Amino acid sequence: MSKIYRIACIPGDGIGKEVVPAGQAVLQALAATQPGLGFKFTSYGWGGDWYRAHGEMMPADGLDALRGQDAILFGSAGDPHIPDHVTLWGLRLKICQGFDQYANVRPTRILPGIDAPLKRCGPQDLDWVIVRENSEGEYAGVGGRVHQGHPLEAATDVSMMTRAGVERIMRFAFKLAQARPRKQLTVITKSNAQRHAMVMWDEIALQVSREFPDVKWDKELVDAATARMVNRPATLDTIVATNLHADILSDLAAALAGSLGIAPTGNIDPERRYPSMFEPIHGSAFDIMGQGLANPVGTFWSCVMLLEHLGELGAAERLMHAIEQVTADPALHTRDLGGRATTAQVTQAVCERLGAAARQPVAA
Ligand SMILES: NC(=O)c1ccc[n+]([C@@H]2O[C@H](COP(=O)([O-])OP(=O)(O)OC[C@H]3O[C@@H](n4cnc5c(N)ncnc54)[C@H](O)[C@@H]3O)[C@@H](O)[C@H]2O)c1
Ligand SMILES: O=C(O)C[C@@H](O)C(=O)O
Ligand SMILES: [K+]
Ligand SMILES: [Mn+2]
Repeated sequence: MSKIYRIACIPGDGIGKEVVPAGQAVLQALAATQPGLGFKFTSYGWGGDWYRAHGEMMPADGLDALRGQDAILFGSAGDPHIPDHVTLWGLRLKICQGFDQYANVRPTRILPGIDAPLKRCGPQDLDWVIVRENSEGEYAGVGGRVHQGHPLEAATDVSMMTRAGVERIMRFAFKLAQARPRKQLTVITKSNAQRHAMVMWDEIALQVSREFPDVKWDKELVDAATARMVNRPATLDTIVATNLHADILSDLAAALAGSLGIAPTGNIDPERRYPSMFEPIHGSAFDIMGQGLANPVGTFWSCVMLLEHLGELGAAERLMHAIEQVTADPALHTRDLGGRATTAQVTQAVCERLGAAARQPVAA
């Protein structure tokens, strides 16, 4: 039976405009070489350019256009000429929060051929999944600013956590840990300094842990967790953390695995009420945008997560295998990995490993 998945593509800004078309090209190559699998892409030109033309990052009813799609492939929100909080809240967070994609899943591994910076850490020592709470906490959006420019100016960003929000992300993380071979979860906290919400976070972790007696779990303060990631990476497996803590830890994780350009993410609605959104963890990369230098691997790996979410496990495996064959060849490394390959060359190589020629031109 032939299945055509409807995928909304939102390249956004900066290198998002380079890596999302690359992601579409490899998905198209997968479909071309796998009978019964197809994609119908719809692209949305939302982001900084849209903001310049319309005064908003995406249309007010933009979520309605996405609602009926099977998944979303996202690039980045962030434009050098628009404040970062405007771009982020106007696009990425509008979608993540609007569709209650409360579980942000960020796997990290050292892929074949990648020269990771830790000298005592081999690929077998670093295989993590960071689960980022993606709907509240430090990103609740609660706060305000008064008396702007005056000496008594005041501003707050209030981190807000709810029992329902913490319970659901803990349950998701324990379940994910349970499904992985080591059945091991580390709960990141900061309940020494943050004595209200993070204490509740810890208590809920303990409560939820009782539903998963086969999962070994421990707790680590976020500052100590950074040192543990560097010094004892093999002691970690699945990790759950608040929105901001996990944001920071996941960039560190990506760097320890070789580059920010490789790391994928899924913004998941586990209840499947809304489409989930897949994107590389990196941003617009102002310093390299428009030059064809962006590493598309983070987007390709995000496409693997997208396929897994759709239940296309065979296609996901084929794509991951093709990605790993390409990273294994240093001649196909982009500049962030110390190589000289372009976005287009890496994309072409992945399409070829899938047994197809790249079907659509990708910016050189
Ligand atoms: N999900 C998102 O939409 C998202 C994520 C992160 C940052 N941002 C936004 O992007 C803008 C820039 O943020 P930043 O500089 O802090 O982070 P960034 O991830 O854009 O870039 C950080 C560094 O990593 C490099 N890098 C990132 N991705 C790469 C890739 N695929 N290939 C090669 N090199 C890569 C960049 O060149 C840069 O030196 C800001 O507006 C920020 O708010 C958006
Ligand atoms: O924190 C964010 O939401 C933006 C970006 O840093 C990300 O990781 O997606
Ligand atoms: K991104
Ligand atoms: Mn981030």
